Amino acid sequence: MSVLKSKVKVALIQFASGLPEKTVNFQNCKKFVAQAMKTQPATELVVLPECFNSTYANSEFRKNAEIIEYSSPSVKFLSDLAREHKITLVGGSIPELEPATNNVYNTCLIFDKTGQLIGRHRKVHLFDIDIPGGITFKESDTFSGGDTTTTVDTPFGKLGVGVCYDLRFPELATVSGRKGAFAMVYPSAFNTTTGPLHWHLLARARSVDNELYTILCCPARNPDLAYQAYGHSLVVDPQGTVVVEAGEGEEIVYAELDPARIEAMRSKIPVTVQTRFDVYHDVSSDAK
Ligand SMILES: NC(=O)CCC(=O)C(=O)O
Repeated sequence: MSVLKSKVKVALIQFASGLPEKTVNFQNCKKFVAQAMKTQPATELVVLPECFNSTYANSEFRKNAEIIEYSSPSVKFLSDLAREHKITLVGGSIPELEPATNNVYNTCLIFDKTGQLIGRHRKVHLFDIDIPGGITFKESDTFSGGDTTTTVDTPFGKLGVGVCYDLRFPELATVSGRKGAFAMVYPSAFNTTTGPLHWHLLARARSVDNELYTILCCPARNPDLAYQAYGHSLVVDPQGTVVVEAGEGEEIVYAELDPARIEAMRSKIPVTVQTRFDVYHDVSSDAK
């Protein structure tokens, strides 16, 4: 039996998220998801962008952070959306407040088609970069990093989850791949400096490394926002081929994931069973 139990239709909602008002982001998101379900009614898996409910800026993260409970506005919104359309929903990410520590995380929530929360991934690798003349961002000014990998059981099989910058760290995907994931999904918000450099390369690399699908969903570009999102939401197949890709503006990306494509790659170039963890196990040990 394949790691992907059956063909599954997906929709990536590249909308102009990140506006200051949560309720406006909710309304726009809802409209786009309804459109996706109308255009591709058999859609079973829907993905939203990173920080879909509020503005992607250090000045905004803590203000917008929510405790993860069904009564919180974004959790309720996502749960209701999944239930209404009977979809597995990878709910982008939202700033999460952990009340016990007062820490804020960049967190992806995953819901099943009944609206039940089935997974949570706290972005592990924080986006701290400095490219003079390009982009400087320091997520760690506000966010704390998560400390677990995330592989969620869905009706289609296991789904590995990362958030945006996590894409750059192959180990996260490798762990989910070894656990039997059929895809890695990354709600993202790359930008106009690093997107052209590495977006496709990284997505294709994660697919080829692990012979699974890689799914990236980014906000549409909005010239009015300080952070210029890259757009270009895409799906890469297990061979490393970009099967579908958005432009920069608002757009829904549709794809069908096929178990046969995973099996074909894994039988022709069987790296997933040839990996020599006995030789390079120090990657995950304390060895320096
Ligand atoms: N929000 C992010 O994590 C952005 C990551 C990014 O742009 C990158 O180049 O990596």
